[in-house]
Amino acid sequence: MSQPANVWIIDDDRSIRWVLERALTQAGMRPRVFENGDGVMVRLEHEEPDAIISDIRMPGIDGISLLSRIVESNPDVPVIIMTAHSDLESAVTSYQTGAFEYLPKPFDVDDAVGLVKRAVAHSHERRATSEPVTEPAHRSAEIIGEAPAMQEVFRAIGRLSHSNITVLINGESGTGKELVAQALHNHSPRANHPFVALNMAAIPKDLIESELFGHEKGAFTGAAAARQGRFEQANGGTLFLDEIGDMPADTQTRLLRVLADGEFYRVGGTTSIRVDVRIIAATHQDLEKLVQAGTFREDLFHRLNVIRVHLPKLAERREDIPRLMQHFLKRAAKELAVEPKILRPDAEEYLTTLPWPGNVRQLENTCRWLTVMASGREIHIDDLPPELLQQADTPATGQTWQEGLRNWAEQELRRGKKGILESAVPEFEKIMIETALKHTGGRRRDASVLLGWGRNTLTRKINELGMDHEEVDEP
Ligand SMILES: Nc1ncnc2c1ncn2[C@@H]1O[C@H](COP(=O)(O)OP(=O)(O)OP(=O)(O)O)[C@@H](O)[C@H]1O
Repeated sequence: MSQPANVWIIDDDRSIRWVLERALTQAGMRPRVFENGDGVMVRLEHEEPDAIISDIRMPGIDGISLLSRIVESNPDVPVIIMTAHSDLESAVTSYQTGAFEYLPKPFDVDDAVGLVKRAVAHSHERRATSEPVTEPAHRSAEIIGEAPAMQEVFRAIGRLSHSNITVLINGESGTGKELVAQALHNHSPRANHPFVALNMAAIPKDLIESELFGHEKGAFTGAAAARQGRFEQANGGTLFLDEIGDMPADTQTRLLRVLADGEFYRVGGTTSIRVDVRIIAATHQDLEKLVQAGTFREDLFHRLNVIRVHLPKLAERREDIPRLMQHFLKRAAKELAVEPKILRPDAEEYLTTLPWPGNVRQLENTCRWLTVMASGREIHIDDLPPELLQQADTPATGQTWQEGLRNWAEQELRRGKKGILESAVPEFEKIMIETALKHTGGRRRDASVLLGWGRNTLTRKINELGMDHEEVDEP
């Protein structure tokens, strides 16, 4: 019979300790709780648990310092790091310091228990291999994301931080694909080498090959001097190929060969050039579909599609909108050397409900616009750019009326309106009546049939709703 697993819980928050202790006991484990990390190191000299789950911010020794000491002294003990302050830095630092997993709070208790079970199961393997590699964390441009889908992205960046593996990033335009590619690079073993980005959609097709592979002097008209391509520039580092779905077919063939052989020729060149480059590719398109349609090489697709990271649309992570806006308002103010604007709660709530088809980039541009255009220090709903205000009234084309209505209701509620049926129902009836009357040339009797009401009901409604309508037909 195997012994119940010993799991240590370290958190200064009593309720978290209590919840976890109870859940782990129910799951057949033997938990021990600590209010802070200080006692843990002493106890570790006498006893080794099967897993540890620790908070990151607590009085005394913090979770990351504790983690790095445990990794030193007891490398076989898997440590799960929990934190209420879920940001990329703590996720990456946790992984880089050697955490088994990273658990952002608030978490689902079942998920936490599942994770602890995995850690316990894993500790045997870890005992056999022992592989603590610690590297300093690198700072990168801040990526904001508390939404669960973004936590997945951070997790991926953390997990991949020791590797040079090819990554394919999927996501609509403006969702932050380049930012994530840069973060993958900054947190990789190649961080001290160049990160070079090239957008396939942004350069003329006939120049793509020379951009990628460089050219020799006189290789084509206009090639006055020899030039290094992006592959050479990225040597030792990372090459980010954005909008890879737009890559022309013959360039795809060439790229595939370079990825297979690690060497290539400049355009017009005869000497082969060897490079060591990590590829991160991105696209807003469905590459599988392009493969089916025959416009993207299947073998290249498989070479790129090793690890996939999906960036959700902004509308799928609305909870991040307020923090993103604060971030961009601050940044825009700095760029323009003015005081940062402050969003009033109603404006913030309104902006949070909008569809944002241009994703984070559109949000960023809006914050720039507001920094320049809003008259006061505080931003009110009336200060918003007109095209954003209209979105509330005119649903985007392609929307059903139910969707339009849903958005409207959502926006009214976010604006703090109460009793919204009181204005919606009469509005609904008015539209139905007006349309039916238009259809019958103003004849009420016929309109009432179209609507499915009695003639008298229609008359009563027209009066109640205060509609301006002349009787056309005979009573
Ligand atoms: N989560 C985020 N936190 C902070 N800034 C972000 C975030 N996501 C995107 N941005 C910012 O939004 C802008 C657009 O991001 P980025 O260029 O990475 O998008 P993209 O998906 O590569 O777009 P495209 O496909 O159109 O090139 C950039 O200024 C970027 O810094």
